[in-house]
Amino acid sequence: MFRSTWDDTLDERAASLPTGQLRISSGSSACDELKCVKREQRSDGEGGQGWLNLGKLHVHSQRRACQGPIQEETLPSVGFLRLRSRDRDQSHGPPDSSIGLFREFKVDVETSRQPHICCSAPHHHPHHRHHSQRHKSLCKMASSTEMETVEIGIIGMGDMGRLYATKMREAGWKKVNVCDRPENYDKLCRELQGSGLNVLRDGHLVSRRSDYIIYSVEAAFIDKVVEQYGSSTKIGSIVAGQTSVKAPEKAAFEKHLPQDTYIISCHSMHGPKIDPTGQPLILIQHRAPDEKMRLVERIMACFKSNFVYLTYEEHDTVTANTQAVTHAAFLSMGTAWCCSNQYPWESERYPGGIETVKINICLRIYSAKWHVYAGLALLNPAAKTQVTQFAQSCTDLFKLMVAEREDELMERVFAARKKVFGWEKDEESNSIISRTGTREERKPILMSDKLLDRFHMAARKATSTSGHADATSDGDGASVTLSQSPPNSHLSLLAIVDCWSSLGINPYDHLDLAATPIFRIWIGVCEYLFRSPERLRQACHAAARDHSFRADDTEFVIASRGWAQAVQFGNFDSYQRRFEETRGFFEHRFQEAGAVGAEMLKVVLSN
Ligand SMILES: NC(=O)C1=CN([C@@H]2O[C@H](COP(=O)(O)OP(=O)(O)OC[C@H]3O[C@@H](n4cnc5c(N)ncnc54)[C@H](OP(=O)(O)O)[C@@H]3O)[C@@H](O)[C@H]2O)C=CC1
Ligand SMILES: O=C(O)C(=O)Cc1ccc(O)cc1
Repeated sequence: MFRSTWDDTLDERAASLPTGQLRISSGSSACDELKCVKREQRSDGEGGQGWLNLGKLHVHSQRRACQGPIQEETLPSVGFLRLRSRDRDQSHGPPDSSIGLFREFKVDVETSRQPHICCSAPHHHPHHRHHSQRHKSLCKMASSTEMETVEIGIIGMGDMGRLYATKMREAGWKKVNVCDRPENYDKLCRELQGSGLNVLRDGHLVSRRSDYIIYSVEAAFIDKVVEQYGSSTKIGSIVAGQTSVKAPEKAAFEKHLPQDTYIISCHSMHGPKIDPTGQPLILIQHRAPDEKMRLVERIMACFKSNFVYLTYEEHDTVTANTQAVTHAAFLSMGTAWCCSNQYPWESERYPGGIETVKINICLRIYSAKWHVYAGLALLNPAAKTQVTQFAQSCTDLFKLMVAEREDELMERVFAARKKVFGWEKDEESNSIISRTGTREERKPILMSDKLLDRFHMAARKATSTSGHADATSDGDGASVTLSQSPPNSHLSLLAIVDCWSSLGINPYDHLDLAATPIFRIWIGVCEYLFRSPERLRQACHAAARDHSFRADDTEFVIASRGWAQAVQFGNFDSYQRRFEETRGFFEHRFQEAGAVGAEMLKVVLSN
């Protein structure tokens, strides 16, 4: 395998694929085919250099990534790869003498298996050993002089800003300058007294002295805040944003930051209460040379997260799926339960592990800050398409259900199963379709009957204030099997897989790149339901024939369309109102749900 080192002038990049293939993400050019060649000495006696044809790469439309059957052994260990794009738009690079464009990539051979991903520090998870090794060769540790002299700035001391500032200071970065809005200055000074953080009154004071500045403010305010403080940015410093959606951040940085500053953005794919170790941390080298990128990596190494290298545009495409559409599904569940005035864990219709997972994630989302979800959905252009398709999938499947067109429902659901997971009709296996389009063995993400039952029993225990003793428990909480749970239509799960299928999304691709813990669980549950043909058939049968779910499914479809509209219309006030109305309904249960949810996440993350 090999990794690429980037030429500063290019925004394409090459990285390794598990099967020894080459993958190029094409950030700007609308190419549909790339030719891959290797530079070698010509044997014409003149000592010149020639190009050996290695094969063609075809564009993968979803993420404008290219891949093809390039054999590892034919790649140079160190040298240049030249890619010829059959790009009709010649404006993206130097025109070639023939039809396409040439781009050069420097490569060196390595033994890693994961594209785009690099772990920022050694840790003990066996799957990450390769990354740790790679990290050592790629990313040197910061020296003590560097940690004493480089100044880090954080603008916005909310949940994420505090997490970052605290971790960085604890890791030994001596100069961490922080601020919130000026009116919060005195309070912030009191709260952070003795923390070792240098609290300043505003973003001007942070910007003028810091070498790496991270804006950690609400996505909706990013333009205003960067407009306010951008002109004070220290010459030669690097600027980042923690915002969950990057289109507005990119526009704000390009508009307001002086040209003599660099842009390398970031996004930690987890909430402020999750340990960043092993979680994806997206880095976006937008306007900066490699040397600046290495500095950012040395600073960010303290989180022990997995670095994932994306462009601004790739970020928004991936997170529309891992976050916006995932949240839409859970927000819809919450609204549906609220509208039918029921706490699902109190209903006899909802026993079982899958339900426990759904309820807990739903409550987790409603207990967080609305502006985070609103920002990443309303301001991400790709989110509109995906959330709209999710609502459409809900509606389409629901229409088949109410008409009791069981065969058609089954056909559509199994077609989606085949497209997303690659499983034939009666096949039950652990393989899935990998990024390369080939089938790959993969350990189920999390869900075994036993594990789901554990969640369920833990939840019953935590919520059994009304004396629901669990007749089925054998004491260790693992005795109920899912086969004893009555079938459920699981419309939300059928719809998300239908949505992925309709949009040509491979969720595993996004899982590897930038999964949040919630997204990981979500795929895990879908995978669990869809893996077993029998379980899936039962769900389709219940959906079409069992009328006891109709009322709830009706509420769910209406809710999903409502949330899709909220995203389509892009109005923050109506989003906030929808969110807070449902939140009010669940608020008094957040504490108990928190305990179960934390337990659940622990199991999932350690898996
Ligand atoms: N929470 C999460 O799970 C994650 C969030 N993110 C992203 O990180 C960013 C921050 O989120 P989070 O920390 O959760 O949100 P918070 O609301 O907790 O933090 C935002 C902070 O920025 C402050 N702020 C607003 N305007 C200014 C200004 N002009 N100068 C200085 N500070 C200002 C806010 O102050 P005030 O409240 O007074 O307005 C607030 O303290 C968001 O863009 C979010 O999308 C990314 C990953 C995870
Ligand atoms: O896991 C999720 O989707 C969360 O809800 C936490 C979260 C929220 C915003 C982010 O930008 C990243 C993570």
